[in-house]
Amino acid sequence: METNEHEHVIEVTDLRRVYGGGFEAVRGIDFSVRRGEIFALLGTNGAGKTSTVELLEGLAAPAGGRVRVLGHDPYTDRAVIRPRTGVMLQEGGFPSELTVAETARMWAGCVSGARPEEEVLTLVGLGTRTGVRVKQLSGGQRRRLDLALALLGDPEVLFLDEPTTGLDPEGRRETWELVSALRDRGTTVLLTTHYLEEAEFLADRLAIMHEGRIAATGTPAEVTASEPSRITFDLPEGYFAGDLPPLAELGVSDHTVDGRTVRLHTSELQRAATALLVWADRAGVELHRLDVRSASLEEAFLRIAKEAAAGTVTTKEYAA
Ligand SMILES: Nc1ncnc2c1ncn2[C@@H]1O[C@H](COP(=O)(O)OP(=O)(O)OP(=O)(O)O)[C@@H](O)[C@H]1O
Repeated sequence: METNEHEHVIEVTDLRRVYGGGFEAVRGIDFSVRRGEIFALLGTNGAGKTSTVELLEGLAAPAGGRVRVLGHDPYTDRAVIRPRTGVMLQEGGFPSELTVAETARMWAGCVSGARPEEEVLTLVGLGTRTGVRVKQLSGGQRRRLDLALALLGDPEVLFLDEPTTGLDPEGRRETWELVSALRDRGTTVLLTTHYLEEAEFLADRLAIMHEGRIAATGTPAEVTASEPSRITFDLPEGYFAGDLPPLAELGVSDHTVDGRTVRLHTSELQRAATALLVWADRAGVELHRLDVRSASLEEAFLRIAKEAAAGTVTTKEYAA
């Protein structure tokens, strides 16, 4: 296996997909994924994530533009690409009467140079469930079986389409740990997800899609950097927002007051928080339920989706 970590394992240039009837689901997108990276495609419903991933998997030919996976066209060179990639689909759809072990064995028969089934089933935490019929598995265990099958060929590139949909928080967290461990072993992962905390936890870089276009791309930190941070607290009885030091001097760009609760927005979190705490200390004021936090990916996503829906978004790209 080549080990150049700067190598672009996936390259997408001006990619377009048009469905029968002329609907343009992917409208000229560009991104690249380096070896050993986890790249997340996020987006509103119908943004074009699955349509894009299917092009990367070689399941359809693009209407325009170019896609390369491991240096090959995944549609025309599918025979070359297929053994080097793993695909976890949104719905596995296995015969439900087969056991976990039988399903893995059947699947392994279709994969050249498959790893031992027990090894991948243990890796995904199904090592003790091999004799159980698929229909008796929980939703989370089925998703893990989907993942195990995608890993049978020991792929260099793994495509995960909404890998944790339907999982409870614990199952989701376990899948995150597993995908992180795969990345640590050098696997390149492209995933789509609706869970922003999933992208925040896993993704080295991400792209936010809306109506077939990429509205923002970069590392999670870069995409959230333009969002203001937040300080929230309750003032004690007898104190009012007007008693606070002048907010502009604290580096606060915007604020709201709801009863006793004050919410400050700032792009200078450390300065604003320090000034606020110094004021509170000197004035002997206890700030109840104090919460100081940087912007989350969710806030960035919601703003980008809102701007995109209003037609005011321009693609934001951050340095690779
Ligand atoms: N086979 C098809 N024929 C026509 N239009 C389609 C087809 N498949 C998807 N679309 C449309 O293309 C657009 C993008 O769909 P896609 O499934 O790629 O979005 P998505 O971002 O994966 O959405 P979701 O998050 O809801 O899964 C949607 O408007 C969808 O209705």
